[in-house]
Amino acid sequence: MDYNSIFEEIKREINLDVKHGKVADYIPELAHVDPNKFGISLKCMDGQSFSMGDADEKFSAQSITKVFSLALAMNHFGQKVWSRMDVEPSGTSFNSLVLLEYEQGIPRNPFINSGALVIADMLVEKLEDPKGEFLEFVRNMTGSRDIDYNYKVANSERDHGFRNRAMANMLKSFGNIKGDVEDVLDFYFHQCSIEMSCKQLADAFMVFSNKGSMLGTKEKIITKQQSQRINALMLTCGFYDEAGEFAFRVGLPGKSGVGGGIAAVYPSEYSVAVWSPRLNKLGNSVLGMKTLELLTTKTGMGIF
Ligand SMILES: NC(=O)CC[C@H](N)C(=O)O
Repeated sequence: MDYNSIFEEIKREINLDVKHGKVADYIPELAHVDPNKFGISLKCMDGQSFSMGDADEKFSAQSITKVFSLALAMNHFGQKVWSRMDVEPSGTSFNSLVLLEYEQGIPRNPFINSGALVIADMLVEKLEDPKGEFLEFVRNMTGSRDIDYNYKVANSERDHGFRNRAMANMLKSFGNIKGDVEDVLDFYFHQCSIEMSCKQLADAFMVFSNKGSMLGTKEKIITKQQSQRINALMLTCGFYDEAGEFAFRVGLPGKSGVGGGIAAVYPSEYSVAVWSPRLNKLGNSVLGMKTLELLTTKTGMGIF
């Protein structure tokens, strides 16, 4: 497949001047990004990579990192993860508090903030050096050491993370956070602040396309079954209350973040990441979704 010419066609069609959507500013440090950035990178099972635009520029991965923290937790806890959260779409925004009280502190899934906070609690309790080990895990599955936390973003989120703090305290009140609330939040804010490029995200997500193993070294990061389950969760819960829309228009398991990135996989075919910082009202990248919709439409290949 000639992805380079498909990318060129997509670029012509989406009209990069489109100004729909708005850069996330509820975390003040994220508001500094140039809204016109646009990049895409796709990696195939034969190791070939195709990129366009700002594909090598790092940006705030934000909620895309929830896939990595879930993978690490599944590694350490296996099935036990599911005794503390569910695997159902939430139909509410990523930071909604409403369901959490109704459902007695059991988050709907690991890809909304409440679920990711419970995962963070598990990792903080289990790991000797949670932030260090998490960063190593992400670097390892990407095959690159050039990945770091952005401390300014983490601090900005800590200083303005009123809703996440409320959520963590509610989880604690229901007994679904075991550790210290501030330690859990500190891990979570750092996790979200990791910066990666589209190229690096496509490299990392290849693990979910390749049944849990790295392409080149064949190192097993998670089991095949865990990888299948993570893909199922990305398809049903990866875009909060827009998961249906993404499955309908794009038809791939994927995960978005408020930094404007989306990473997605076509199991056993490719992994892809796109970045455009302007978000729709539900917190997903407007052009990112459009680009992936055009990609699956133009290639005519779909998992369904
Ligand atoms: N959807 C997202 O990317 C949200 C992540 C962000 N760090 C938050 O907790 O609000």
